[in-house]
Amino acid sequence: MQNITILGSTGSIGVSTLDVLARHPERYSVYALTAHSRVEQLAEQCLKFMPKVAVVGSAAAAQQLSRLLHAEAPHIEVLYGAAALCQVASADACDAVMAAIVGAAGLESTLAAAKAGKKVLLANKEALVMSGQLFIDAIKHSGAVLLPIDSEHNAIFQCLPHNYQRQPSALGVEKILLTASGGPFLTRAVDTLDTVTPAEAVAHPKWVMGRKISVDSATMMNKGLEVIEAHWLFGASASQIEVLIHPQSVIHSMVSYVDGSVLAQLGNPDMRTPIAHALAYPERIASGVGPLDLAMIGQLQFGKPDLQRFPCLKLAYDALEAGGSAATILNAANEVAVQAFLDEKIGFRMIDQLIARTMDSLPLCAVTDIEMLLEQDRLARETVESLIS
Ligand SMILES: NC(=O)C1=CN([C@@H]2O[C@H](COP(=O)(O)OP(=O)(O)OC[C@H]3O[C@@H](n4cnc5c(N)ncnc54)[C@H](OP(=O)(O)O)[C@@H]3O)[C@@H](O)[C@H]2O)C=CC1
Ligand SMILES: CC(=O)[C@@H](O)[C@H](O)COP(=O)(O)O
Ligand SMILES: [Mn+2]
Repeated sequence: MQNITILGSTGSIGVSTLDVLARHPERYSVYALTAHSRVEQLAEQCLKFMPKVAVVGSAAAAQQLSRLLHAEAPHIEVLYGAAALCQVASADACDAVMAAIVGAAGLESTLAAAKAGKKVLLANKEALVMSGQLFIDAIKHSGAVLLPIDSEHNAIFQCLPHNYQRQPSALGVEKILLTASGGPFLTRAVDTLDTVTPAEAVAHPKWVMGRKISVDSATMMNKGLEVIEAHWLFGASASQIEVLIHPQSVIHSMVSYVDGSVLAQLGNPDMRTPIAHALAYPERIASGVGPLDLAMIGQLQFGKPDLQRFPCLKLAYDALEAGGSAATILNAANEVAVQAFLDEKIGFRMIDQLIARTMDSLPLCAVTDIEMLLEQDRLARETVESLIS
């Protein structure tokens, strides 16, 4: 029996994870569930999965949750705040942590799981993008197992040799082909992009996801973050990671080998597949996702990304090449800009412009510890805020 903590259980990944866990009660029990402010949803999850601990964002939310659990589940310990997230991510009683908080808010607890040597199921790509080598070092030092949940990275993981050790050329790996749907604006006239609404931007053609990652897909910053994520997960350089537009989102990514072979992982676009894969790895368990009907799909298309249409993708490649604090700044600037767009304070095209201006205005530095990292994150957020107001 594996005891699982789900950081961000009320989100899109959290809900899909619980769906998979519910199919295998003999294998998994839930140690802790966490949410930020969706207390009623968390209470429902608690009553169904009976975790030992539940964590929310504030004292008021904790009081509300305790009230909701009082009659049927008074034994569930209710905690709140950042320290409590770290506590449930690193507790001795927990074997595996699904890191599914969105954005930099998930860094500390995901890192706590890494430092505590847990099996870390990484959905929260921003945590890895912003902390890079520090995160990889934490995994190495503790002996934690890091398994990618992001559909592309899970696909790449499945296509790499089983004894792969973050060195592409050592085992004949030539290139990673990272597929991208192109999002909702793949073919929309570029000169109309500044008038798109948040509702249009979050309407992803293939995946049902949280609002932040959906906007990232629309700007293709999601793919940019995934290029950086692939760099850290698989030790590949920028030139070894090629983004390929594939609007059907059936091939979740590919690995190209020196002998000309290209291995791909395919499946219906449903996150329960990579979640089930990582949960059970190296075994296989049912995920609830139906079989792929390729005859019905008929055609798979591919193309090169247009960097004029999607400048965020280029900004991310530039940040990866620049190294140091660049990816931390890129990620923080993007988070603030995306939230401003969702709050209707800025237009869609301002997202890439704000990130570019922030990257231009902050000097890069080496990031050698978490305090420096958080300072770079803070500076970038402050800079974007000042550019918006
Ligand atoms: N959705 C998907 O299909 C995929 C997602 N990912 C990545 O997984 C992560 C989660 O994405 P997704 O599930 O879509 O996001 P959602 O917005 O759907 O869910 C986010 C979760 O994080 C919690 N949360 C939000 N802010 C905070 C905070 N400040 N402190 C603590 N918890 C917080 C939310 O709680 P509450 O509900 O209370 O607000 C919620 O449980 C992201 O990093 C995303 O890039 C990667 C690949 C695919
Ligand atoms: C499901 C998943 O992993 C998302 O990151 C997805 O890849 C978004 O699709 P695009 O960014 O390719 O539009
Ligand atoms: Mn992805």
